[in-house]
Amino acid sequence: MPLLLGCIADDFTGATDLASMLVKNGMATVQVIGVPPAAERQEPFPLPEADAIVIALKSRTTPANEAIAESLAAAEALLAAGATQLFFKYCSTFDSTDAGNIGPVADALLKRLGAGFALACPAFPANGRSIYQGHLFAGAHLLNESGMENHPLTPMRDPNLVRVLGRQTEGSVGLVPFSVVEQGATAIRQAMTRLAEGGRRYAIVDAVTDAHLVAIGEAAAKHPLITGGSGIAMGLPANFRAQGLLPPRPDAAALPAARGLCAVVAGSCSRATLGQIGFARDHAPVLELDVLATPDAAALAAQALAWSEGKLNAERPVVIAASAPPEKVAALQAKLGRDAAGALVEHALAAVAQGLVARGVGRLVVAGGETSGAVVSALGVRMLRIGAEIDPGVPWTFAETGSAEGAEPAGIHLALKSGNFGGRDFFLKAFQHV
Ligand SMILES: Nc1ncnc2c1ncn2[C@@H]1O[C@H](COP(=O)(O)OP(=O)(O)O)[C@@H](O)[C@H]1O
Ligand SMILES: O=C(O)[C@@H](O)C(=O)COP(=O)(O)O
Repeated sequence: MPLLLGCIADDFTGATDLASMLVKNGMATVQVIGVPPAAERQEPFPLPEADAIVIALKSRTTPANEAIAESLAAAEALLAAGATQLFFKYCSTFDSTDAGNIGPVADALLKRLGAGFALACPAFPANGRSIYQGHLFAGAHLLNESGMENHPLTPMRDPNLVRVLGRQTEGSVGLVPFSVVEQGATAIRQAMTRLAEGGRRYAIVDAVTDAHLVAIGEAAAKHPLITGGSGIAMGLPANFRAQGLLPPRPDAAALPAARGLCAVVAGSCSRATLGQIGFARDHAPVLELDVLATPDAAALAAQALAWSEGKLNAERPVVIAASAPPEKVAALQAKLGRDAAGALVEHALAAVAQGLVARGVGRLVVAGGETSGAVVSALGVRMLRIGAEIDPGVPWTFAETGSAEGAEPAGIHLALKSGNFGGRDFFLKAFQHV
């Protein structure tokens, strides 16, 4: 199975979101955690066989130079494995700051590929993200009025993506507007060519419906680099199919049977996650950690694990959350600083997840991208197989931890939930799907 699409995702939930989109659209896809160490990148190549590989980085909020270095290393691994097109996946809410990392990473990837132009399209209509006249909406709200203006790490206070990306790149940014996108793939392709010839390095491409995303995907069939959310990936498998490179993959989303106790660990402070925690309170044991009262990762983890004793079971999850509304997040950040506050909570939740797995948890939902990065790294997971979707953008995945010969592979089922994704009942519903 030759590798077709090589993907680099700037966080772990974003990576499973993209992998899920590709699996749903017929590509055998594997998520790899972090860049495979250089020494391992010798023959035989350790990347798994797949139509698409998504390398999950935790590079959304790291210093731009680190994000660039990791993304380039991931690109090298994917190109060496034969990828014919690269995809840089960032958040459907364009999570970034003026320092990066979307612009700087995209600039570096374009340079590596010797290319001068890429589209940028985070639209994801199934989750309410649409772009009109370059302005990003989350549901009915402009990005800067959607709750994303209060994000603990990447507050988004400007909805105009032409401006936002423009502040992050040395190149210039144009727009392929709705009126062109409505006309379909040929018009979009021509508009992008005109922008590239006119010296634009990027085009924000408007998209409101899945049909728009499919047309944009078709228009970008020959682009060496695609950048965007998972939505824009929905049109890409058809390009490979049209070239006779992608046979039917009926078992693309098959996972081993799930075992073990159930738990949710939440570090996302998004409106959606806070709503899901509120809903879960009426249906399952929920522990909300008071981080301000105990700003100590080890002590918080010990509290949470002691609380879980006697509550863990195989039918219904326990929910352990550090998530808090904006005023509480602001109070912790005022005390510790933004990055230290985030890191403290991430360490605490990673230790909680390790403790839960040691106590027999085999099905774990993690809410939050940075939080998922911390948890998955602490669990020592290297690779995820992608299963069926629970809600748009959130599949169950399976992390193999080994197996006796001839036996079912041993491992843990993980659902890495983007902070903003999932219905209010997600923390309960997830366990009815595995
Ligand atoms: N009570 C809290 N106070 C301050 N920061 C918090 C709190 N709870 C969680 N965080 C931090 O907020 C960040 C949330 O980011 P993330 O996990 O990516 O969620 P999302 O998917 O919503 O973006 C993490 O760094 C997490 O550690
Ligand atoms: O595109 C999206 O919205 C998600 O795939 C994503 O990137 C999630 O990031 P978090 O909201 O930080 O979980």
